[in-house]
Amino acid sequence: MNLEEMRERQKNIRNFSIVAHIDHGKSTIADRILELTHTVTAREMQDQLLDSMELERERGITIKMNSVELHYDAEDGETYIFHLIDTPGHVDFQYEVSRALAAGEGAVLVVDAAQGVEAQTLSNVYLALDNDLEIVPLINKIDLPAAQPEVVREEIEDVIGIDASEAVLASAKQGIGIQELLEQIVKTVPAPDGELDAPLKALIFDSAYDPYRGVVLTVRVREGIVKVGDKIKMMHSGAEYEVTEVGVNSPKPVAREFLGAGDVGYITASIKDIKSTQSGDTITLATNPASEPLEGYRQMTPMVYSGLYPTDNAKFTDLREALEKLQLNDAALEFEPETSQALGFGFRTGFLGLLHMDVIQERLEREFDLDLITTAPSVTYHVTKTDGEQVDVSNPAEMPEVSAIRYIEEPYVHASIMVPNDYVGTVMELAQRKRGEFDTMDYIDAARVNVKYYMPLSEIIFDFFDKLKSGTRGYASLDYEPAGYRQSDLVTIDILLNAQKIDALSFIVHRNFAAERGRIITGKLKNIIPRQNFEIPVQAAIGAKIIARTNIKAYRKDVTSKIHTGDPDRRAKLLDKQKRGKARMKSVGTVDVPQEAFMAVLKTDDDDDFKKGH
Ligand SMILES: Nc1nc2c(ncn2[C@@H]2O[C@H](COP(=O)(O)OP(=O)(O)OP(=O)(O)O)[C@@H](O)[C@H]2O)c(=O)[nH]1
Repeated sequence: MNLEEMRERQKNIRNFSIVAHIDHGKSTIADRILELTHTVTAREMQDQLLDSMELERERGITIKMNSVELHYDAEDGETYIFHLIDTPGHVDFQYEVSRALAAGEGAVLVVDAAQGVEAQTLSNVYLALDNDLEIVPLINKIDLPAAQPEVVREEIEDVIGIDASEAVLASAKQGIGIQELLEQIVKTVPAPDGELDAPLKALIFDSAYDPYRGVVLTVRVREGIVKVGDKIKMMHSGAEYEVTEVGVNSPKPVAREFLGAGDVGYITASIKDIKSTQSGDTITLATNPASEPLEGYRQMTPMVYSGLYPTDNAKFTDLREALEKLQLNDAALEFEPETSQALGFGFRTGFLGLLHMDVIQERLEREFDLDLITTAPSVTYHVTKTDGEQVDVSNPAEMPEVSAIRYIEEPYVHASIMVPNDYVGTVMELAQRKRGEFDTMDYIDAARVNVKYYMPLSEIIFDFFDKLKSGTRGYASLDYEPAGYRQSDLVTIDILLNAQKIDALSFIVHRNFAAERGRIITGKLKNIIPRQNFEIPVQAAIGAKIIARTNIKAYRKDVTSKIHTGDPDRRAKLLDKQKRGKARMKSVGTVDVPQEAFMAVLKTDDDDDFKKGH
């Protein structure tokens, strides 16, 4: 293809993302677009096609962004090249959304016709507007009996402030409105600009490690052209490589002759050193380099930290390698080595939230075959000591002695909760119970309000979201952003098993909740930790002061002996359960502590099950 032909081709490129609040139907819309453009045959078609991770399919959520190239024969007789970038909806993965958005010129905003504008609808739109994207609104699920497309159209205009008069009315489920959406994308989303004959500038917006091809870089080419054999240079790290393949996902990788300004695709260059290729770096040509790199990404600061330890200490190096590989694919993941008296060598790992933590832990176990013990998550506290020194503490076991602390500050967030009027009372009561400070309340429409609170981040991440969901029968949506640090009266609670302090079980709470939490946790540990052939005292303490205590009675008989032998099924199940539990057990001194025990602090009510809530 000569330069003129490439310029003509560029005019027909459309790069866009699909954004929405969780479950409003992004992935289903992406599936329908793939079908309509014959990107996949009916035989290959399966639901949530772009959610390639096993974990994503199982949970029905999108974790990673995915990009795919498709070709659309429009009503104007031209064929357009679409690069569709699917993005996650959960607040923990907002970072992925912002990077995906930065790679395109437009965003399809999906709003559920029955649910209306929700908390992440707003935050996603703001991200899109920040990136100067053209927004194509789409009201989905019009097939639902509860659908109110006209009300939602007004809501989009009133709450978000964008023109929704042309909003596509769609049912991704029934395939309605998809063609109209594609036409609107052609007309509304501008073609990418960027000189094809300028020195190469391609932004790495994602990468993944492939054992055969090395690091696969996902890029958005801003200027110039890149092709096989080119000598490329990472402008930030300085590393140089020879390109072995360029191509696009369609949705399987398809090699291409070149990637030019405006294209979204992948580059491989037999890169084995994963540290030299960071997301946000700019790729240029070694022979004809660009003078300035593109603006990279803002470094994300993790919101929560937890300790990750291999159950088998010999797997420490494997865990490090696995974390390094995952980090390639997940720029928000942070880790550094730490040691625990109870658990040995591991890593203090930073996450964007509990779902992120859960996902990373599961990926480490599935994709890298590791058995892990994870300690309860903690936020980062700013501690000012009596000698004036300031330290950041994200591991409760490292909190200085009480006598050495002048004051502790904890991170706060500004939380926005959208909820039907009927539940405002419940929400306010809950927020107050979680130390929230009321800010404002605005009406979204006649039936719903947006309530805003300042709240400690630790309360939000622990169980606020689940309580909010269950208290409002799933109707409330929540979004939050950091709002600085505030001084709080916090204490560290240590847990002692058999009179021995278990550092990995320490946690930090507000003083007012200390006695109650101490009592609940010891009670939970009593149930979680298996009996041994001696009695184990379980104690909670603040410094030297014991605030709660209970005992795990000595173990006498085989647990199964209690079960009627006439029920072999149950007996087998119980033994199986015991076996599985053992795999994730850690001997701490004289006591075997199962994984569950380290998370007991998260669940302050017996009926809570935070994993289900997401
Ligand atoms: N009735 C109806 N259901 C739909 C429609 N579109 C999607 N759904 C359903 O809504 C649920 C959520 O759809 P997804 O496409 O997974 O939503 P998502 O926004 O991609 O969710 P995340 O990827 O987790 O952020 C699924 O159960 C879909 O089957 C529609 O037009 N009508």
